[in-house]
Amino acid sequence: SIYEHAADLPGLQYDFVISICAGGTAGLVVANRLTENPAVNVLVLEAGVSNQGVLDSNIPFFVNNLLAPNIYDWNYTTTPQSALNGRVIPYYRGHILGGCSAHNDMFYTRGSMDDFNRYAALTGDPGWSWDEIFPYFLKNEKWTPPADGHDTSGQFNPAVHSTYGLTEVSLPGFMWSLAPRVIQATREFPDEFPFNLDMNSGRPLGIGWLQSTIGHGVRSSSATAYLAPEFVRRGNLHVLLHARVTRLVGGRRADHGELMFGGVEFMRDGEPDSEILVAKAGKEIILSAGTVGTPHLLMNSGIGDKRALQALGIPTLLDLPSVGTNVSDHPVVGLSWMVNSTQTLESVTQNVTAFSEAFAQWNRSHTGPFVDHGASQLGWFRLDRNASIFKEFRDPAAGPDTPHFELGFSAGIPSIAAPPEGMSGHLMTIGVAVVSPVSRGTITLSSGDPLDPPLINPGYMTSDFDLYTLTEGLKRAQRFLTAPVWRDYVLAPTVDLNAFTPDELQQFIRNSTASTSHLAGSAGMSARGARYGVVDPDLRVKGVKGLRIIDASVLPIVPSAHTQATTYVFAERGSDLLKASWT
Ligand SMILES: Cc1cc2nc3c(=O)[nH]c(=O)nc-3n(C[C@H](O)[C@H](O)[C@H](O)COP(=O)(O)OP(=O)(O)OC[C@H]3O[C@@H](n4cnc5c(N)ncnc54)[C@H](O)[C@@H]3O)c2cc1C
Repeated sequence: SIYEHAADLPGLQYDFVISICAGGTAGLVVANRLTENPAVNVLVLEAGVSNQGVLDSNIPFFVNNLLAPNIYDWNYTTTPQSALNGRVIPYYRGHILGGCSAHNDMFYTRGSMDDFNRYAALTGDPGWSWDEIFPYFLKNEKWTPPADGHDTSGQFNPAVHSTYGLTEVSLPGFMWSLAPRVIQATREFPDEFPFNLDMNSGRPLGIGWLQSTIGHGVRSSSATAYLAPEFVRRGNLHVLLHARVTRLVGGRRADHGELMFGGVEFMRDGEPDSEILVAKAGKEIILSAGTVGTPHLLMNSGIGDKRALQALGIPTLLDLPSVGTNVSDHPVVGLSWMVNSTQTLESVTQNVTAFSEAFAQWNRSHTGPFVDHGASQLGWFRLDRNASIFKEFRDPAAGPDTPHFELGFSAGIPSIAAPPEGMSGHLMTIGVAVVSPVSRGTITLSSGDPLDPPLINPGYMTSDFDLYTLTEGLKRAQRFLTAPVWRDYVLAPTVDLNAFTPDELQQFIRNSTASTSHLAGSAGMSARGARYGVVDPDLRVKGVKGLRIIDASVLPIVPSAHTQATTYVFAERGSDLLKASWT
């Protein structure tokens, strides 16, 4: 059941409880899988609001509505980013059941085989390798026909997908004028921009059709999939909304001197004077509060770098200096061009009548322009082998099949964002992202008050490698548009990079870099016995008994992909590890 008020819960003392905070992408996977066993009671404490009936979450085209300061987001910003000329930028995090999966861009990308084989090598656990993880992709995914029912042969490889999982995944369900041209350009420049039938095979390099967590024109999130009505009905699964967990409590030493906690303290979200309650966990506590929320909770509970905690007056229960360190993310810059077509997103976003018609069509049949948000293909590329940057830096990519940067193609200014000032007409956009970054950042506390937001410092572009890679990515995007197919289509860029000196181009990048919101690694997994890291390969917090972390914070390095698919498979395997411990 899903509860809005703590007073309605059957109780806070569970005999056989696995308490999970919180109800995000990973948390709901774990809650679902554990409650397959009716003897296990699970309590999910989620700070955010319900996803039920939230049109901005359900309708793919409305994705950007969720990102303005509002109740569906934690409304965080980064610290001033030193390598972005001191800019403070928004740092989005879902504050809604389903977490980021209920408010992200829905791109479904698994990353490279190398990414997972590197996780296995770093942790000494072959269970995290591509071959061992692959069945979990299939367990998570429910391949679904696109909303327009078009023939998808030649657009994906069915051999690497499954139809029996829970998260719906589909190809674009509405064709804008851009999409066939991107594919045509891969035919015209097959060596530089090869077509890849399926970027989710473990070998992502090249350009292929985008797959998204959308089913029948509607977003598929961990809330819609893993908390579908047949699961909510389970008597052993309790989800409490508006429940802000502030810290782990009841810390004591177990038999072998390990730290143990009895439960978690929580209060009503947004009501700092509300009653503080404690949910007790008989077996294990699982933290799934995400890359920002999880280290925040650990540090507020006295688990973190001793000196930093002391400075804020938080008693240290466990000196674990890696908490909140070594975080990595993908910086992105979007470039737009005016195009000679009326078949772009602007035909809907800039025309009230067309917008109303599209809305009516979606309501009627879940078809039409609102079934996607305009992105059609993604491309994944490596720097040239002889690139000068490799004289200074070792290749940070996980292996030879792993990209350094990504190009994402959108049929306009994505979703309902306004076009650049003074600009009218029709556009296309290529997002250029660094996907094997060298820069690292931190999550730290701003104070000893658990209700204060943490300091989020992704450290964007603090490595010259990332600046170099983004610059090369922008050049590659421009080069792509010299293919013959674009001759009558692309009119002019909204920003002419060719008019810039190298210094001006660098400034342009520093002034326009945004976040992909793919932050990972703030509670990184490392080998048993390693002197760094926060969790062991079984996702147990090192030095603590009965406490695991299952969310994107445990990824030791951000994968070379949008991060939800990786989060889902970590949660699926994490659930199996938990089950194995308790049966
Ligand atoms: C705007 C945006 C766009 C993105 N686009 C994509 C994309 O297109 N494709 C892709 O693959 N990835 C994308 N991502 C990234 C991806 O969604 C995340 O990496 C992934 O979903 C993280 O899952 P998680 O379980 O670690 O955390 P989350 O899904 O964030 O779950 C954490 C949950 O914990 C709750 N919580 C936090 N603190 C507390 C607390 N103290 N008490 C109670 N509850 C708490 C939060 O409300 C949230 O529900 C995007 C992310 C964002 C924000």
